[in-house]
Amino acid sequence: MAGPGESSTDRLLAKAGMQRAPSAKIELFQCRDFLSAELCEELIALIDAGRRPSTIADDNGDSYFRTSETCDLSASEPAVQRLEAMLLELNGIDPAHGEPVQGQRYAVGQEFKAHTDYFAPDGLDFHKFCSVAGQRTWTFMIYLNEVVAGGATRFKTVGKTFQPEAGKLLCWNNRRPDGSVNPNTLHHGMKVRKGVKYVITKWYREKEWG
Ligand SMILES: O=C(O)CCC(=O)C(=O)O
Ligand SMILES: [Fe+2]
Repeated sequence: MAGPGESSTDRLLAKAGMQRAPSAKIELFQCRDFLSAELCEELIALIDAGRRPSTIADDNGDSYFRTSETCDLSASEPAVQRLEAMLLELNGIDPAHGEPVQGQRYAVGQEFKAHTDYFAPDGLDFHKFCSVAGQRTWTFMIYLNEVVAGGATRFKTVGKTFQPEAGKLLCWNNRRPDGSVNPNTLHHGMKVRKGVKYVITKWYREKEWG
């Protein structure tokens, strides 16, 4: 039985087309064609209209660490509501535990270097980001387009690299079964070499969001 803010392997594998990466070190899944081409296009248009420079927690002084742009997507947009409904049906996580949906856009040369989505429990920013809603639990990420070259997402500790494909979903548990954070979730949004890359990111928390 999944705890608050969590999905489960059994539930995710009940979805047609869902595949688990063959590693005991991480609960990591992919599902092709999760979103229709039409919904991907609508979300790309919203990201283009609202993008701003991305930020990071626990800034390490590397101004090239995350060079993409981010867009906070409004929950009142019909396309965002359709996406949220699909995520709820898929993962069963109480929407109150979800952060607002974000879009990310990477132009040629932009990347998000190797990082984890959980907040470092001993990091300077832990209290700032986790005091209300708690730690991040699961990540759901969806590629909205095919990139001409580059832009893969690499999980180097578990030896898995995913190529962007319009509508393809990745999801993973940022924690281990005992609730501790899982460093094997380290992942790198690699540099786009040609074209532009758009993704959706949806993070969930242990407790209710704000
Ligand atoms: O763009 C990617 O491939 C990864 C994005 C990511 O890891 C993030 O936004 O946290
Ligand atoms: Fe990430």
